[in-house]
Amino acid sequence: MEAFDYDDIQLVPNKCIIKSRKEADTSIKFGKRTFKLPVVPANMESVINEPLAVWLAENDYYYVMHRFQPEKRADFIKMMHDKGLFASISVGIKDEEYKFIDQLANEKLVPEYITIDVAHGHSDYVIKMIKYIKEKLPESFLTAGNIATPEAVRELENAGADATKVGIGPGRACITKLKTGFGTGGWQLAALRMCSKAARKPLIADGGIRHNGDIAKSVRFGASMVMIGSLFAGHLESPGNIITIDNKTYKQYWGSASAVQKGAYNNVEGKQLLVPYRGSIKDTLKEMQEDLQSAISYAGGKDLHSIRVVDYVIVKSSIMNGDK
Ligand SMILES: NC(=O)C1=CN([C@@H]2O[C@H](COP(=O)(O)OP(=O)(O)OC[C@H]3O[C@@H](n4cnc5c(N)ncnc54)[C@H](OP(=O)(O)O)[C@@H]3O)[C@@H](O)[C@H]2O)C=CC1
Ligand SMILES: Nc1nc2c(ncn2[C@@H]2O[C@H](COP(=O)(O)O)[C@@H](O)[C@H]2O)c(=O)[nH]1
Repeated sequence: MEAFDYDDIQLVPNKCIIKSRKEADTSIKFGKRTFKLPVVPANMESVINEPLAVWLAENDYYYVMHRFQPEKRADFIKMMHDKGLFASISVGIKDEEYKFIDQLANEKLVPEYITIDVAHGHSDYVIKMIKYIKEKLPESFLTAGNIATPEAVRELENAGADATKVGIGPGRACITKLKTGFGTGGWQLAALRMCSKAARKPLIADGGIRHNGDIAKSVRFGASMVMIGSLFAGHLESPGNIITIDNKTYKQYWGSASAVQKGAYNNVEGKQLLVPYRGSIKDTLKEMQEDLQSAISYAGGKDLHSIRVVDYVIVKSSIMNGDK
């Protein structure tokens, strides 16, 4: 298996067939809905909160609310539905999560999207939760993760997952590789490629995006959606505190398995860091859309499909560290 990552690949241009990049369509159907971009802010407490979820849903962007205030999730679904917006939540796999799914089913509170969000998604306990959710809330579009292998894609899809999420350890706040020796840190794009050959349902590429061009590369290697943490954590709307050091402004970004998130030093596989302050998320999403429209034009097409079929070259063999 060839190991490569985002910085090792360049996509090869095809003849342009559009007069303006504005003609390029970046929309993606995911579940029953169509979103403006194949991009979703990570379901982390330092990346998304309720006001941002509302804004994203109102503006036709996909979002996944985090699961770190579990008692607020039912009210969150009600609030989104009261506003006529779709609800997209995260769940874990511990015993109390089964009671939560029962509560949603009993109260007929059906979120349009559910994401099973655990570190090691290729697990009997994740498969059990997939089957339980599909039995109790069959109308919810269910994503399960995170995983790293084609075998995991097949097993979670066969259990009933509607999409799977690929990426163990490539995240900016991640220290899984250093702490355990495992993961896709440094070869996330190759792992995505490997998983996409097995997938019969949509894949989300999760972690390791450092530049907007990495979104197009993820699409080329099989992603329907690209989950991004650090590039989205530095905005006005992001939950982290603003910190100023030597006249430079930053925001706090912390991993979901960091001591900061857990409030204790148990099974820590994440860290906290500062990311540059980037202004409003609206401007970043606009730039991502423009860059993806440009990528579609270089691909020689009019929509995301054209990116999926372009040639690529491996330009170097260095394996970058996702956690640098
Ligand atoms: N994408 C990635 O690379 C990673 C992401 N994360 C994020 O951190 C958050 C916390 O994740 P997680 O710790 O799974 O959530 P939970 O604390 O909800 O734990 C998941 C359950 O799986 C059990 N488990 C068994 N093996 C593992 C393992 N290797 N890692 C974690 N749990 C295991 C845990 O038991 P017990 O705790 O007793 O072992 C627990 O019951 C999530 O948001 C997750 O996405 C964390 C690490 C890597
Ligand atoms: N190993 C860990 N991975 C984590 C942790 N918290 C989040 N994550 C994963 O990172 C991505 C975001 O990656 P980025 O490169 O865009 O910053 C996120 O979606 C999770 O899958 C953690 O504590 N440890």
